[in-house]
Amino acid sequence: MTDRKRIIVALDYPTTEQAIAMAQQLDPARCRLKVGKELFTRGGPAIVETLQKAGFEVFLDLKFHDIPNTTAKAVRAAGELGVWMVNVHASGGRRMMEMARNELSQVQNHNTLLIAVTVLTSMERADLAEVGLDIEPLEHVKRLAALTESCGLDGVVCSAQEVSPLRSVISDRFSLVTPGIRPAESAAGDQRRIMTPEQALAAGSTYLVIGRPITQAENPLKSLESIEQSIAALV
Ligand SMILES: O=c1ccn([C@@H]2O[C@H](COP(=O)(O)O)[C@@H](O)[C@H]2O)c(=O)[nH]1
Repeated sequence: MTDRKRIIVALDYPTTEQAIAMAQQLDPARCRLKVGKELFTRGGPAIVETLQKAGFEVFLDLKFHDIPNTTAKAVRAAGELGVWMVNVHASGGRRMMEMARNELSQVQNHNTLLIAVTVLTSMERADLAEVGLDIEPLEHVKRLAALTESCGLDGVVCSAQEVSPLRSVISDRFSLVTPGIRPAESAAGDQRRIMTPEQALAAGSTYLVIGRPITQAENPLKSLESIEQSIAALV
């Protein structure tokens, strides 16, 4: 792993002004930014372009999950926006993921990474059971990650808890993007399958997605710096 920029800050803010104010305190040489559903629904493509103009690589985390044609066209739009990374839900299945990958490959000069969400880090076994999946999260994550790699995508979103066991079913070049990152002193909130930044990197996470432990901290910059220091020896 040669990419030393391992932190992706989740800009989950209700206004574009707040998101931009946060980005202005950050350094594109040290982290990437994630634009999710809340911010994109407020700010649209313009917020992505603003962040890109400021030098940031953007992970557009809209988790597309629809019929193959609709998903593929949405992924194409993200590629044309020039985002660094975009994602779909792996549970949309093979035909959806393959069509999305093919559509993205037709975008001129495209180098957008396409990854798939396995099992949301907010879910535990009981949540899966309620939606009809009588299976441990790890087993479902393994199944969806293997499917995603066989569809030619670049990686998956999973919990850092699954990273180590996953490496036995997927290749080394496959990216494992892990939200649910919580420094020891941070509240888990709605997250269920969590790990500290040090544990996640030691386990082999490719990228750490971190939102509230930074963005909701009293001093966001100090919080980011403390996370950076905690993983410095591991990157
Ligand atoms: O399984 C998933 C997929 C995506 N996310 C997103 O990551 C961030 C995490 O934010 P925190 O504030 O650090 O919990 C958020 O934008 C989610 O939409 C995820 O948490 N889990």
